Amino acid sequence: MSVSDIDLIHAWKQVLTLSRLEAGQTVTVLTGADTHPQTLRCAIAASSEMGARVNRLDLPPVNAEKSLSRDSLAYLGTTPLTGNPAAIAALKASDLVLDLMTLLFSPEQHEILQTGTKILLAVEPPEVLCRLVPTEGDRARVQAASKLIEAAGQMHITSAAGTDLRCRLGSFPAICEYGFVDQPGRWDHWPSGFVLTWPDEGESNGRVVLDRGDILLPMKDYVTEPIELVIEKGYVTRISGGLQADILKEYMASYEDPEAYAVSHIGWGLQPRAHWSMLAHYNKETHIGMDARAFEGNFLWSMGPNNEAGGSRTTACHIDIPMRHCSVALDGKPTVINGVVQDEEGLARAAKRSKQGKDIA
Ligand SMILES: O=c1ccc(O)c[nH]1
Repeated sequence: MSVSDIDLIHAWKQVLTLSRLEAGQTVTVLTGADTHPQTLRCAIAASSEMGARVNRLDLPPVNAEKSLSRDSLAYLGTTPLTGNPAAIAALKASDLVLDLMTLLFSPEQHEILQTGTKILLAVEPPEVLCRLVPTEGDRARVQAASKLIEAAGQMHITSAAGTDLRCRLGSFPAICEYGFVDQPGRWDHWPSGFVLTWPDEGESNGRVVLDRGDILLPMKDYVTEPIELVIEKGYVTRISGGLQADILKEYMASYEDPEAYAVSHIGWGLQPRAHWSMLAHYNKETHIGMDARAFEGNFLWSMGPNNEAGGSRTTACHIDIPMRHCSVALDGKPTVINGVVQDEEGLARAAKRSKQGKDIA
């Protein structure tokens, strides 16, 4: 279902205002072969109306012939910026880059951010961008959660299905994703609404049991039968289950990279306007699954790179796994219990749902 240019321009103006765009600043819209034309048209209209000097930098696609997926978050690392000093220079000279192409997890992205340039990724379909337009409330909620992570030495994740994973924390910062870039040098992703960090290298141990309804990305599949992953010293050492486990194993093996099995970011979803059920309604190739990453109360963990947090692992294989019905504790203090975020908003929503009998088990 489409949204009007007016609605998308208003959404862009909300995001750009929250991102503190000022008249006279330089905005460079980074585009590629898969950029959505309406997202591009409305990004330029909104930035121009706010008085920015708007450029567009269109880069040729790379990696497609290497990837088994058309999802722009599946095959990471090299981007059209790799070995492209002219393009990098243009982005470093910009105050704000609107990434409609996907630079995520690229070494060049860090180089550009370090100059103070802000980068906002926005590649979901226009109607998803409008439905999940960020708010200051999203920022406040995610930042509050990040403070809990910053103060903790261990994250312990459990579930009735059998997950029992302990991750030592401390080497890496908490990363807030709330959908706009309000500080120089900040990267964010619209849409989002979750908090994450990386465990200390080699310090994740235990097992994760994916249960019916947990999600595999970039496959965009709901798990239908349990998949068990054993994690030892920061790496997944065994994956067992049914057909979906075989598909996951074969896909990861195709990268021929042992680093693909490293535990990457861990955290939880805080976006009540994102929905677990969304993947059931969309063709896999029309979105990148941000509803799955952001839905309130998920436990989102991943395998693969850690360069996003300042680590040195830039493996091209990136698997994101949002899970339902998990409990997340920081130094023994629960932040999520059985998929319910233990902050004021989360508890109020859970109480309302159960009172209305909406909380169908
Ligand atoms: O916004 C994102 C998207 C993918 C990911 O793995 C982390 N954050």
